[in-house]
Amino acid sequence: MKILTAAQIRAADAFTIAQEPISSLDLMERAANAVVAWLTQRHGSETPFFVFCGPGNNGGDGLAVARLLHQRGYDLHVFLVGAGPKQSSDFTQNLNRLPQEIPVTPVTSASELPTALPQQAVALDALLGTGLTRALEGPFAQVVDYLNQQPVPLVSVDVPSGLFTDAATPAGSTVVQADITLTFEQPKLAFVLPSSGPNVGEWHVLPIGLHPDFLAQVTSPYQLLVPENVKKLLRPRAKFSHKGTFGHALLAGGSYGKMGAITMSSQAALRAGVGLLTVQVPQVGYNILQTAVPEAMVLTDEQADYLTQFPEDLSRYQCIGIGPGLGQAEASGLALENLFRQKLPPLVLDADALNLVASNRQLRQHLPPGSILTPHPKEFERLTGPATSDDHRLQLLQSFCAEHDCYVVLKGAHTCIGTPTGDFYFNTTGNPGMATGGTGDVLTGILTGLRAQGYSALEACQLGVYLHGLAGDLAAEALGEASLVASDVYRYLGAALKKLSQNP
Ligand SMILES: NC(=O)C1=CN([C@@H]2O[C@H](COP(=O)(O)OP(=O)(O)OC[C@H]3O[C@@H](n4cnc5c(N)ncnc54)[C@H](O)[C@@H]3O)[C@@H](O)[C@H]2O)[C@@H](O)CC1
Ligand SMILES: Nc1ncnc2c1ncn2[C@@H]1O[C@H](COP(=O)(O)OP(=O)(O)O)[C@@H](O)[C@H]1O
Ligand SMILES: [K+]
Repeated sequence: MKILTAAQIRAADAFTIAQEPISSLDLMERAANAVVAWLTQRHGSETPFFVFCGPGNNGGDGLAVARLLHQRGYDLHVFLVGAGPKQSSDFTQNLNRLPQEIPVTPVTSASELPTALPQQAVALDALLGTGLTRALEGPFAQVVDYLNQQPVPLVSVDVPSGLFTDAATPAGSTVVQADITLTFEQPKLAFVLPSSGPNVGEWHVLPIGLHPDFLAQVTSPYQLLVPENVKKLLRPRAKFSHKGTFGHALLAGGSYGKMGAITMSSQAALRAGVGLLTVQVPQVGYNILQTAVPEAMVLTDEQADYLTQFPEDLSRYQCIGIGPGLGQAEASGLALENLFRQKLPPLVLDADALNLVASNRQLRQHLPPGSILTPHPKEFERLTGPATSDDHRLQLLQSFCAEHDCYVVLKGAHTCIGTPTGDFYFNTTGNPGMATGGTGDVLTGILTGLRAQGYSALEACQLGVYLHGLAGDLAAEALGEASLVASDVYRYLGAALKKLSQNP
């Protein structure tokens, strides 16, 4: 699903109005109906709604929602902020359509607002949407501060007011802290970035029938990984297939005290469906691997406690995953240098393999093209230097992927896959239960297992990242977030694969 800029959304509006054709007022009515359908499913008519409307089309949406809720028997109170000569014509028309019985209070300062909203109420934020041009101040900022302190659910229409959707919101700005955001047609970039995402709360995309031709032809470097698209990548296993059909993966890593990481990667590669798995570990890992992962073959290093070599014949492997539990011994770095000089199958690099690359210019310069790197933000900054903002981090991601011709899986709440062609794919699965040691190692195993099966680098990243999060979601559903541990993620990988393949 494409993520569009505010300007592209305006263009989509205009295209739909001209081509469908539909009046902008009717399009607003469609948007309002979508919001009302969502709200009335969640809240019965005993819930009073307090609707806060600005002077533009976002405020117009709020007024239309108020009228439609009133028609369905809800109690309403409308507050107007900033209405006046600059109000949009659809706002004015919806204000004129508002039934007399709905109380309307113009607000010029917070002192005109009720001391507190009743606890059973819901507040609707329709102050400003994608038309925001500057940070909030004056009555807008006062009303938003007020709303953020109310003990009631706060639902934002389209975007939390005060949040810039496709540029950085200036630090320290007043922004609505929404519990729920009901956004129209397409998600906005600010929803998936770490500095602005927390303001959005739980978000839902409500289709409002913007013209499919426009949505099909508009281009955006930003996309969301959604099940409909990811599902198409899954390859069914043919009846007459055999283990050779599904590739042979090599995982390399582990060191004294860190054998769990490579063990969990191994389990995950197997659960991702790889045909054969070999694991290269220091001697200290031999018994551990053979016991914990009997399905895997094990090769041991000359060294007892850390890796200093890779297998000589690499031609039998369709993918090599390196890094989980590796440690940063100098000899491990030298082994990587040697490895990078050879003709290699596709690579997945994680954890200390990335730290070694970050601290060694030789390694960075000879990074094999087409590799997949899976840093968390700290590891990423070791590779690129510090990021000063979310926007800057995305710029760094784009230039790093282009310069090294590689795929970077930048991990986080909405993990972002960067590609050599400058595209970004944001994940939609996963949960805070996954913020626990070892879940990244599981991801490395999944990516290695998929890549070895013949999925392209981009397909493996999209499928792997999505499935990893989905497995975490299924595990959290069964066990709760706090108790979720990394091994639960690979235990639920089969259920995730099944769920994705059955997705209608
Ligand atoms: N395709 C869509 O997505 C649709 C969008 N609609 C709504 O239209 C909204 C966009 O409407 P508009 O373009 O009218 O924009 P807004 O309603 O976001 O606000 C624009 C108005 O606020 C003023 N303004 C901007 N920043 C301000 C600030 N910091 N303080 C005070 N005033 C400020 C502007 O000068 C302008 O008058 C969307 O967010 C959505 O809610 C719907 O009505 C229908 C369809
Ligand atoms: N709040 C969250 N929401 C969704 N996914 C998360 C969240 N926190 C962490 N994750 C996921 O968990 C994994 C953590 O990886 P990483 O930081 O490398 O952990 P480790 O090094 O312990 O294996 C990543 O895939 C990340 O996307
Ligand atoms: K809003």
